[in-house]
Amino acid sequence: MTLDLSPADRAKFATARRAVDFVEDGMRLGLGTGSTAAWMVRCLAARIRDEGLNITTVATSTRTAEQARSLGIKVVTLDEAKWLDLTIDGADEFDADLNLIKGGGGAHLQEKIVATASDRMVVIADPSKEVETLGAFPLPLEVLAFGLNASRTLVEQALTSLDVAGREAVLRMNGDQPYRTDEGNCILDLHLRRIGDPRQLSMVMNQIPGVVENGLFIDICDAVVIGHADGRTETRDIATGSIDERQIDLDAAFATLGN
Ligand SMILES: O=C(CO)[C@H](O)[C@H](O)COP(=O)(O)O
Repeated sequence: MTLDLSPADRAKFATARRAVDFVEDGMRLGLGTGSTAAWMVRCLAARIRDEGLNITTVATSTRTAEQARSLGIKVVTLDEAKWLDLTIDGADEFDADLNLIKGGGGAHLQEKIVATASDRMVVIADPSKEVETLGAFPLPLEVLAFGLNASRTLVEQALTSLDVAGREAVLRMNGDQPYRTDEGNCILDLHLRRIGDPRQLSMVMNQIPGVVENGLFIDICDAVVIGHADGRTETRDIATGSIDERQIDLDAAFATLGN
């Protein structure tokens, strides 16, 4: 029963359930990372099982790969899949142009590679992720451990000449050790508060030696599905400007999960 879920989880489930409607038989699909993406993987597994769909997936993290495989979903590498029809992933923030901040879960490097190797990227989010201006959520930078402090100094120097409201770069920790990504790199979380020019910031950050990838997704996302705790969903498509509203029967949908 979805009644046992928190309002936040009901909203995540609603957006996830609506987003898997865009999956078609035979697709090669990118699977995002995070709590909303985890709901999407459960919904996808239910559709594959109930409708006998032939779906090949590429995961954006070991976490997601393990979850998908445990639910019987076929997972291959991106090189094996070659190219993807669709990627469905969460986000930490999105703006009116569907530019995103991602990487709260530390997976934005693989997420960006997978999303840009897809014909289409659909973001799944609850209304709290929508912002007028990106930057309240700290922007993650994946950075090589080698020369980390030098890279951090260069990042903070570069930020002084950019249109941002803060420039603190905080090393993400896992207990008393630096957090390590799937690639063994570290993450600097940039507390910028407001990002005036996300495109410029993204380009400047990726020029700094040691920075592997930043969490800004500019012109990558094609549509966002916003889910609400009462089962309402709204899908906005950036290319067509269309808005599609659907009501999900959360209890009925939850009963199909069976996992
Ligand atoms: O970018 C991500 C992981 O790197 C996630 O998609 C993002 O952090 C949103 O996660 P959640 O759905 O748990 O709020």
